[in-house]
Amino acid sequence: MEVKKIVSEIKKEVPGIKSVYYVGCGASKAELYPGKYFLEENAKSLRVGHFTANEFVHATPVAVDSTAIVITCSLGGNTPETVAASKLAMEKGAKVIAVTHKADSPLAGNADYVIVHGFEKNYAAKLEKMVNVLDLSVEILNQYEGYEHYEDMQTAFGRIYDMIENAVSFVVPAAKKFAQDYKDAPFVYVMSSGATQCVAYTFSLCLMMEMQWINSGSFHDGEFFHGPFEIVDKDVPFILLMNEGRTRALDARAMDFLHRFQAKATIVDGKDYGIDSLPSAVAEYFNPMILSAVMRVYAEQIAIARSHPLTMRRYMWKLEY
Ligand SMILES: N[C@@H]1[C@@H](O)[C@H](O)[C@@H](COP(=O)(O)O)O[C@@H]1O
Repeated sequence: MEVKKIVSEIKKEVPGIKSVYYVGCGASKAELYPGKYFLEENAKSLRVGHFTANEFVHATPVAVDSTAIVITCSLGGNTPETVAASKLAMEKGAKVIAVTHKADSPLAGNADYVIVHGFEKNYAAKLEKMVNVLDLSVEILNQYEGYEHYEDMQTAFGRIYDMIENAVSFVVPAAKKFAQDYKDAPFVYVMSSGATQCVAYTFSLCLMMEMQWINSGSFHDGEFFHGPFEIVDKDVPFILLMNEGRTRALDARAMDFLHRFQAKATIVDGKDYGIDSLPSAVAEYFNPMILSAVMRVYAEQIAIARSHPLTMRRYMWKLEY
C-alpha cells in the first residue's frame, strides 16, 4: 500500500500515536536509521526507538502498545528475529508496518501493513528500502505533528533515484583505486555522522566483516576524538563518509586529523554526488542513500581485487545459530 495511505489509515484508527519503533537486523536495521534519525531530529512529541530485533523481543520497551507504530524491516522477510519482533509488536497491539522485498514472506504475514520494495534491478532499487522508511517517517511526522519542509522532501524523493544511478555511473575508477589501496589492509575503520552513521556501520559490519572477512569497526566521527584517534598513525586505514548538511563540521574535523598524521584515509563525500543540489532544508537526510550506493560499488571492487565474492559465507545461513 502507498505510504501516505498507510499513515492516514493508522491515524484514522489511532489519532493518539505516541511512539515509533524501528526494528530489524544487520543491514536492514541500519537502513531504518535515516528514517529514525529524521523523526528524532524533527518530532517534538513523538518518541522514537531503534532496535536490533532480538533485543526488541527479549527486552521490549514498555511503550510498545496500542499507541505505538512499529516499522519492521527485512529484505528476505524471513529473518527469524525480525519476524518474531513483528509478531510480538502485533500481539502488543501496536500498528505494525513491514518493509520487505518479499510480499509472501513470514514478515509480511505478521504485519498490519506491508511495503514491498525492489532490489535486483539497479542500485536505485537497492536503496528503495531506505527511501521508503524515510518516506514513512516524513508522513508520520507530517500527519501527526506537521512538518514545514514537507514539500521540499517530496522534491527530494522525486530526484533521489536518478541521483543514485548518476552517482554509480562515474564512481568505478575511484572504487578500483580504493580496492587496490585497501585489498591487503589487515583491518579498516569506518566513520561518519548524522543521517549517515549507519552507512558506516553497514559498510563495516556487512560489507567488510560479513562479506569480505576483513577485520573492521565503525564509530561516530564525533566520538573519534574521544578514543579512536589514539590509534591514528601513518598508513592506518580509515574510511570517512562526509555528509552535506549540519554535521559536515564534525566530518571535516575528523578528516583534518587523519590528514595531519598521514593516516591512509579514503574520504567519500556526498557533496561530490550532488547532494547539495537538493533543497537545503532536507538535503542531509539523503546523504545515506547516495553514500550507500557508492560504498556498494567500493565493496564490489574490493571483492574483485581480493577474489572474494560478496556472496561468500562460512556460517551465515549454513549452520544453526
Ligand atoms: N548483510 C545482511 C545481514 O546483516 C542480515 O543479517 C541478513 C538478513 O537480512 P534481512 O532480514 O534484511 O533479510 O542479510 C544480509 O546478509
